[in-house]
Amino acid sequence: MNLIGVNPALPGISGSKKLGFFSFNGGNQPINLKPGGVYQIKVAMEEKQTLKLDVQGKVDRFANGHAGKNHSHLSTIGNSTNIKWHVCPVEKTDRQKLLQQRGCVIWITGLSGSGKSSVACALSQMLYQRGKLSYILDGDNVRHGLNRDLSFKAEDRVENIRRVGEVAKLFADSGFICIACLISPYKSDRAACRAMLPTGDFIEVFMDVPLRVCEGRDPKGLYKLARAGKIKGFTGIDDPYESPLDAEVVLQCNTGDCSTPRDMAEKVVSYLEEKGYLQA
Ligand SMILES: Nc1ncnc2c1ncn2[C@@H]1O[C@H](COP(=O)(O)OS(=O)(=O)O)[C@@H](OP(=O)(O)O)[C@H]1O
Ligand SMILES: Nc1ncnc2c1ncn2[C@@H]1O[C@H](COP(=O)(O)OP(=O)(O)O)[C@@H](O)[C@H]1O
Repeated sequence: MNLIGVNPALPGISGSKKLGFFSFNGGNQPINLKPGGVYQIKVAMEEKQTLKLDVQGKVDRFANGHAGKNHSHLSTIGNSTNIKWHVCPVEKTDRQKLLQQRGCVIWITGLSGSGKSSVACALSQMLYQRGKLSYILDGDNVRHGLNRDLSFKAEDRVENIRRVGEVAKLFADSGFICIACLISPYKSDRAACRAMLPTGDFIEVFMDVPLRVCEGRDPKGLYKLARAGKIKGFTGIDDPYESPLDAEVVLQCNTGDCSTPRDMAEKVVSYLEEKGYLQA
């Protein structure tokens, strides 16, 4: 059983924003946890090193978004106090049956100009042709609305990814195949989005395209402006990009002569097919 615990008010824990969120997997061991109960939970967090914690906290909700039948307790999530998860009888599995597909998140990461949007569009088209519903959350587009208050400084990029991760999670829960394409330069943010979803439902696609190729394309002239010092903090120039080491799909292009976005999207479709996401 996969569980997600979210309790920023964990007693005795402070000093790291990462500790506000944890997830764990019971593997094949049955865990008889009741929603609303108070448990002693051992959490092992693996980032660069393994951090072992003994946490006394409440189980707030299950990873599938259900608080279970006994949902009389009130929770504190972030700054929201006295809130309670409301459960409806129509569940993700029902919606998936209706759509004949499984909800998931395809997370496309890579430098500006690496082809994220092109692959996202090609993928969405190919899925549409097969009668599968998808929706694209493109970083550039989301910054026109939901995230218009965010800049490109580090903490705003973190918030950008967190919000899109949360929205993508909702789309996946609705049964959609959500395609998120953002630079998402930090590994820890992508890992946090992965942890929001049930195991397997976050599919990371790495546009493994070197800076020189992206800069050679420069369709918006942004690299030129960044090189000229007219844009500060541009990813790949004077701002970091942390490549994934464990992406589910790697789409490589080392030269100017790449395979087409459609061919690249085909690899993602094959992955979805193989893992059973294109059927209920
Ligand atoms: N400083 C800086 N660094 C990187 N990119 C910049 C910057 N300023 C503007 N842009 C444009 O914003 C697009 C990236 O937005 P994202 O939301 O995907 O970025 S991030 O994930 O928050 O890093 C990106 O679009 P793509 O080229 O589609 O990646 C750029 O057009
Ligand atoms: N596989 C590809 N081969 C050649 N050019 C590509 C490929 N994918 C995208 N491009 C071109 O590269 C530029 C950037 O593509 P885009 O999808 O907007 O990237 P991103 O969303 O990562 O910024 C565009 O001009 C696009 O036509």
